[in-house]
Amino acid sequence: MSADRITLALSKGRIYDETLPLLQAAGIEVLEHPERSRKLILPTNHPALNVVLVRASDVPTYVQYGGADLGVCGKDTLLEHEAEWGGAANVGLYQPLDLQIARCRMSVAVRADFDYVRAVRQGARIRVATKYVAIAREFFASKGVHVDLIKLYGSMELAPLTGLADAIVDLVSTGNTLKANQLVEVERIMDISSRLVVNQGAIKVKRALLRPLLDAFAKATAQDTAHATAQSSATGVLA
Ligand SMILES: Nc1ncnc2c1ncn2[C@@H]1O[C@H](COP(=O)(O)OP(=O)(O)OP(=O)(O)O)[C@@H](O)[C@H]1O
Ligand SMILES: O=P(O)(O)OC[C@H]1O[C@H](OP(=O)(O)OP(=O)(O)O)[C@H](O)[C@@H]1O
Repeated sequence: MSADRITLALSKGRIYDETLPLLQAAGIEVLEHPERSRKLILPTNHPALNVVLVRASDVPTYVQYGGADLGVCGKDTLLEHEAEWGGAANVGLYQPLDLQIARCRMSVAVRADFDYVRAVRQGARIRVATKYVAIAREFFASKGVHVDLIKLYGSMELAPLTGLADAIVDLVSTGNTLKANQLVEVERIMDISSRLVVNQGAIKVKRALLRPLLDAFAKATAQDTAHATAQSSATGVLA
C-alpha cells in the first residue's frame, strides 16, 4: 500500500455501474472501461486514485488486508465476511457510509406447492440452499427453526426445483428471477444495500487523500437519498 496513492476496490457489474455516478459527483472519471479492457487496475483522472477490479465477495478481504484502501460491497457480502472472521471487531473495517446503491432484499423463497408456514409451525427440519449461510443460519436460529444448510455459489433458484432443498435464501430485487422459476417469496430477512468500507490503517496514514473522497461520496449519497446521517457519519470517521 503506497502512502501517496489510494486504491478503490470495485466488482464489475452493478456495483461498478452504480458507484460510477458517485465517483463522477466527486469529479472522478475512470479512464478505461472494465468491459472493454482485460486490465484489473484502472487509472482515473485523479492523479492518486486507481480502481482495482475484484470479485464482489473479495472486496472486504482486499480492504481488510490493505490490498485496497477502500471498497464498495453489499451488506450481504460484508455480513458473510464478518461471520467468517467471528465478528465485525475481528475484521476491523471502517464502514462510514451506506451508499444506498445495489438495493435489494435478502429473502426466503420456496416452490409454490411447498407449505412453508406449515413446515415451520410443525417444527419440521427444512433444507435450505444458499450462498449466504451465515445470514441464513442466524435468521432461522432466531426463529427457532431447524435447518440443514446447503452452501451454493449461484443459481440458488434451481435447488427447490431439483429437490436439492425445500427453500432458498437469496437476494431479490424485482422478483423476476423467482417468478421465472415458479418460486414464491415467503419471508423477507433484511434490506440490502452497498457500503463503503475503508482500511483502518489507511484512515490514519492517508487521511488527507481519503477525506475529500469520502466527503464527496457522502455528499453525493445524501443528495441521492436525502440520507443526511450518512454524511455525518462519514465526517465522523475522518474528523
Ligand atoms: N438483483 C439485484 N439487485 C440489486 N442488487 C443486487 C442484486 N443482486 C445482488 N445485488 C447486490 O450487488 C452485490 C454484487 O452482486 P454481483 O451479482 O455483482 O456479485 P456476486 O455474483 O453476488 O458476487 P461474486 O462474484 O463474488 O460471487 C451483491 O452483494 C448485492 O449486495
Ligand atoms: O429479483 P431479481 O431482480 O430477479 O434479482 C434477483 C437475482 O439477482 C441476483 O442474481 P444476479 O443477477 O446477481 O446473478 P448472479 O447471482 O449470477 O450474479 C440474485 O442472486 C437473484 O438471482
